[in-house]
Amino acid sequence: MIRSRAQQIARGLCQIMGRELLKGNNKTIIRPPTQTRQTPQHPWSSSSSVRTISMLHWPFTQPRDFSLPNTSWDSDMRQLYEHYNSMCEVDTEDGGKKWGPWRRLPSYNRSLKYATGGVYLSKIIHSKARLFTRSIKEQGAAFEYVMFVNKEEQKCVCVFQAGHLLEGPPGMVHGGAIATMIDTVIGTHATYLSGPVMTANLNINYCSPIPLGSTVLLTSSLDKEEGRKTFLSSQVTSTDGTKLHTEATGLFVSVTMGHLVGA
Ligand SMILES: CCCCCCCC/C=C\CCCCCCCC(=O)SCCNC(=O)CCNC(=O)[C@H](O)C(C)(C)COP(=O)(O)OP(=O)(O)OC[C@H]1O[C@@H](n2cnc3c(N)ncnc32)[C@H](O)[C@@H]1OP(=O)(O)O
Repeated sequence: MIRSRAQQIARGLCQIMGRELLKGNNKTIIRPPTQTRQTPQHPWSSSSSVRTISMLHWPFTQPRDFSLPNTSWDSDMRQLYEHYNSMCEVDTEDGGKKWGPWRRLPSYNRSLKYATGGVYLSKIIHSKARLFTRSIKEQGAAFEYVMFVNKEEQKCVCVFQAGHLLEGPPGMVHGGAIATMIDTVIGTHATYLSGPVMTANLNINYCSPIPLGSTVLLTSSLDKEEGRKTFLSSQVTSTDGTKLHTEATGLFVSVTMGHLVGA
């Protein structure tokens, strides 16, 4: 079966976001994963109905999932990771396991390339292209983060540790780096909710500086959906939630895969 580039990319995107592609009436429909399962299967596990990325036709390397703990993570980052990760899978009365309310979203430095097998995108996107937030190899130097999504509450959280390369004012995080993380978190959340989107508008209020090297919590929540438009808002707070660093709102507009890849 011959698929268009846009279809191949759509398939990859859905694998990344843990969704299934259904076909009907010549349209590609994106369906969220089934919520309840007898035994927990991670949406990206090889035993789930969605093939794992590592099972795709990428013969040379396993893509690194950047959202897993590494030695650069401080205790705040680890504790919050454990807190949300423990709510991804919960015990049942009969001693088994089932899905909890949260899902951890894996994160790769070149998601679409891996998801499509590394063949097709290399012709349309420069071979050295990397996801901005995952482009620095040194662990802990720049953007260390992990995202969790809660489908029921239409919420997303991100635990973010800002490394030394993200300095703006002395000892504080650069406002552009904060904007990048907000765009990434609410953009990923909007993609999870609405399929392929692009940022149309982002409004940010910087309320108090973020100390360089510290860990903060980003939250994203859905405000409303109007046709192609998804409105979300975000807050950046200290890990205990007592200090507000940044607040933002964003508008994301649904686009076709063709728009996204310039086809
Ligand atoms: C995002 C991809 C996700 C991939 C996920 C992979 C898996 C996860 C892996 C890794 C996650 C990383 C996640 C990163 C996320 C980062 C996202 C970005 O930074 S995106 C780059 C910056 N954004 C641009 O470059 C857009 C440039 N602008 C455009 O392309 C167009 O203007 C676009 C698509 C936004 C809209 O253009 P039209 O022609 O399709 O649609 P029209 O008719 O103009 O607008 C539709 C509706 O939206 C309103 N609208 C458009 N722009 C607006 C604005 N700025 N303010 C208010 N309303 C606006 C309009 O008034 C209209 O509303 P009415 O339907 O009439 O009610």
